[in-house]
Amino acid sequence: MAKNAVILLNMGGPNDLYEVQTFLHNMFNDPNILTMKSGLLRRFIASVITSNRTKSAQEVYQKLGGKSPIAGITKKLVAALQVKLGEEVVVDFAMRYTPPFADVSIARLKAAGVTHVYLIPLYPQYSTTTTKSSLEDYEARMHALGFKALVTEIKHFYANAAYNAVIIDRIREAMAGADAGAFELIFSAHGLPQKIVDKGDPYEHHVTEHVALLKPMLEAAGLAFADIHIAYQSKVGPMKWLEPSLEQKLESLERKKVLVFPIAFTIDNSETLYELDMEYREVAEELGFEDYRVAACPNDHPLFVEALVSLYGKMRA
Ligand SMILES: C=CC1=C(C)c2cc3[nH]c(cc4nc(cc5[nH]c(cc1n2)c(C)c5CCC(=O)O)C(CCC(=O)O)=C4C)c(C)c3C=C
Ligand SMILES: [Fe+2]
Ligand SMILES: [Fe+2]
Repeated sequence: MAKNAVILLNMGGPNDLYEVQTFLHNMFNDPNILTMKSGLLRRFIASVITSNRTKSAQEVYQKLGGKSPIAGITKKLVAALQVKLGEEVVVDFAMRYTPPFADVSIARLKAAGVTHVYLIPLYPQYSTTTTKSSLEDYEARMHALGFKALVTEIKHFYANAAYNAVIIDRIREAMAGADAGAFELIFSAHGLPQKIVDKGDPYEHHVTEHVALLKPMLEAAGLAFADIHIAYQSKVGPMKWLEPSLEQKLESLERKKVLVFPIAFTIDNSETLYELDMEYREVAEELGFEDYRVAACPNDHPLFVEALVSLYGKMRA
C-alpha cells in the first residue's frame, strides 16, 4: 500500500554554541555556496572563513539564547502540519548544515515503509544556494542509504495564494492598527553574490515577481503603504552582492517610519531576530527613524500550515 511522507527542508542553524563551527564549515563547504571547481580550494577557504567568523557568530547566537531558533520553530510547524495531514502521512524535517540532517528522517521513513516522499524546501523563491542545495542533499542521502521511494519536489512557492495570505497577515499583525499610509514597507531579502545571479540563478527575479504579486494583495487588505521597496541583507565578504542593501535603502528613505518584512525566510532565525531586529534597529535609530518595525516570519502561523497543506495537495494532483 502507498504511504506518503512530507519532508520540510531548511538550512538549519546552530543548536548550541559549539555547533556554530559545524554550521559555518558545512555551509562554506557546499559547492552551491562557494562555487569554485576545486574541492581542495573550497575546503581550504571554508576553513579560513569558518575560523575567522566563528567567534563573532557565536556572539550573535549568544544574544539569541545560545542557539538559532530555526529548528525549534520548524518542529512546531511540523507538529501542526502532522495534525492537519493525519497519522497516515509521515511529516518530518531535515536541515542542510546542522542536525537533524537528512539521514535521520530517511531512516525513519524507511522504517515506516514510506513509498512516496514529498520534499518541500522552506524557501519561497528558488536559489541554487538554498533550494537546489537542500534538494540535492536529501536525494543524494536517500540514494546513499538505498532508500528507493518516489520523490516529488517543489522548487518554489512564492506565487501560491495561500502562502501569500500568511505574509499579508504577518504584515497586518506588525502594523497593529497603525496607519500604513505613514509607513514605508521594505521587503528585505537575503542577499546573493552578483556572480551567482549572473550565472542564471533566478532568485532575484523570483523576489521581484513575489513583491509584484503582494502589492495588489496588500491594497485589497486595506494596507496602502506610502511606498513599497525591495532591499537585500546579510552580505558576506568583499564581493559584489545584490543591491540595494538594506542599509542603503534605509539611508535613502525620507519618511521615517518603516516596516521591514523578511521575504526570503519562512522561519525566524538569526538574520531576522538579530540582524533585522537588533542590528538594523540600531542603524534605523541612528538615521532618526521614529518607528522601525520588523514583521515576524510565517513560522507556525495556522495560515502557513494551511498553505503547506495546499502545496502538498498541488504536488499530488
Ligand atoms: C556566503 C554566502 C551565503 C549565501 C549565498 C547565502 C544565501 C542564503 N542564505 C539564506 C538563509 C539563511 N542564511 C543564514 C545565515 C548565514 N548565511 C550565510 C552565508 C550565505 N547565505 C552565513 C555566513 C550565515 C551565518 C550567519 C553569519 O555568520 O552571518 C540563516 C540563519 C540561520 C540561523 O542560524 O539562524 C538563514 C536562514 C538564504 C535564504 C539565502 C539565499 C537566498
Ligand atoms: Fe545565508
Ligand atoms: Fe547575517
